[in-house]
Amino acid sequence: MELGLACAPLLVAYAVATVAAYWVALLVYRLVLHPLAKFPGPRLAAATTWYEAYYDIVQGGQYSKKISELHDLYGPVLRVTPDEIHIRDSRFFDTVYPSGVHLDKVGWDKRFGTENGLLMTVHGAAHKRRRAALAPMFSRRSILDFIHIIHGHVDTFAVRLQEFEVRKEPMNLTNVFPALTGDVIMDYFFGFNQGQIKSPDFTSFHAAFMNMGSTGHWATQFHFILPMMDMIPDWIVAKLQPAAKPLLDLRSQNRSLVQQTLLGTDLKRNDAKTTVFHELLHSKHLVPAEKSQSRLEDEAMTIVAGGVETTAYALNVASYHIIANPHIYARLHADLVAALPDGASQDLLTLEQIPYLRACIMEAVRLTYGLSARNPRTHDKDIRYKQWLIPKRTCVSMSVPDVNHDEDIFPHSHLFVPERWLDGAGVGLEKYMVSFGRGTRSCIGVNLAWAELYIVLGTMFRGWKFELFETGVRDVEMGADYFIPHVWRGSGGVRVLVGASGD
Ligand code: HEM
Repeated sequence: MELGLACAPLLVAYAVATVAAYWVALLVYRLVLHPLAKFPGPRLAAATTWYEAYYDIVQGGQYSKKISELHDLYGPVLRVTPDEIHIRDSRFFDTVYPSGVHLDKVGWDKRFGTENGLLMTVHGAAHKRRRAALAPMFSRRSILDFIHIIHGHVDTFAVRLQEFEVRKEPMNLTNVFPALTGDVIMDYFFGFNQGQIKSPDFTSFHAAFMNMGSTGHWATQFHFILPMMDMIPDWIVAKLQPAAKPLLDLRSQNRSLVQQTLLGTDLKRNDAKTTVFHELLHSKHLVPAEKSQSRLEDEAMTIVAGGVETTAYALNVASYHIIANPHIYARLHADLVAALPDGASQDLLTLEQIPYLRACIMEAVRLTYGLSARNPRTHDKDIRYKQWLIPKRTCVSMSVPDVNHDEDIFPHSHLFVPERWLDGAGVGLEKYMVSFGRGTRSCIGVNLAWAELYIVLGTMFRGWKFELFETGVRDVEMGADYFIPHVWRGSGGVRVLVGASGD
């Protein structure tokens, strides 16, 4: 016993020395012997992921901004973490995200606790199967079959616009749009909706998804966090971390809906032809393990998340800029009146023929980015970029905002200029529209997103006139990167007073 106590300091010293030796060896490896050792970038970023953690956790979603500054200093190729190379060169986008090749994507699987959802799937082969199972439901044909349900929700939105017009109270579009897109995607995925657009204060998944972003930065650094949260009862986590409550509620609701369906309860209440969930369950592309409760929970969460915030934010950005610029509103409204003289039907095919509306949507989607995060891919072959040979199996990433603010391609890139997409001006520009991603892992929801954008914006700016209420451009500009863009922390949202358009 006495001998044991006497040995204790020695054992502690031994343990400390072992850990120190490990760290020193790791540092030497990363800085000197690592295959990426010769790539430019701060030595601290090459040495440890704590560099990234400092900007994303301590500074709050600021590593993307820091990376832009580092590119200004070091050039277009940068080692941003010990194992990742980031490239800023719009012309290289299609090389990193090629068509026809099913690449691995490493890193996002640890972020949100949905590692088996399509967006986060690591292995290219598994992604290919999962995508094949979902693809038919996201074709243009399938979206057109579902369009009457989108119209139904937009009609309810129009009733709410009338209500706010009469009440003369500001409407908070930042709350309205996630409620609207939330109802649409719930109807599409599960076959019913929760009437979010009808609820008095537009209760939605918005707070949950906003919270998911910051959890994601923590989970990227500390992989044990999400599995640990899963082991603790939700009510304890909610007590310790009240901000996580909306996310926990959404997760448990999602779990229960998937469980009910697997147990044979038919959740479908709408008159859609089918649901995404039904098609997944019957897909021949998926092996039985991919139809398990937990895999389907991951997929449901991924699709619902993908369907809510991205499109809602694009609607927000479009609305702000159209309202803030009377000449844009005037031209758009005039074109909508000409195309839809009676104002009643917002037929998608007619709306799609209005060039100025399309140009406004392109510009909004450009300023929205889709995802603000670095988007990783792992190639099976070496990639050559200028004088650099990036070894195969390296994690290589690029970022959509870098392309969308490339001043050589989009001059005055922070301004909302629909004209840049019109007539001759737009020729050649579309190949740089990367907000929906590129290649085999690009956005599967693009047809749904476009349909929603056309119908919602067509309805709003054909029938109404708006005035901004205590809202500025900061309320629609990225202040931080939490996987998706977040505006500045103090924003009260895009608030508008609603008036009739008069024709
Ligand atoms: C303006 C609207 C939208 C934008 C800008 C957008 C953007 C993106 C981007 C950039 C990606 C690619 C990620 C990558 O390359 O790894 C993506 C993927 C995805 N998006 Fe969207 N999205 C939008 C709307 C939607 C909608 C409405 C849905 C509805 C389901 C959706 C579901 C998804 C899914 C499931 C993926 C994963 C695809 C895959 O990994 O194969 N998105 N989105």
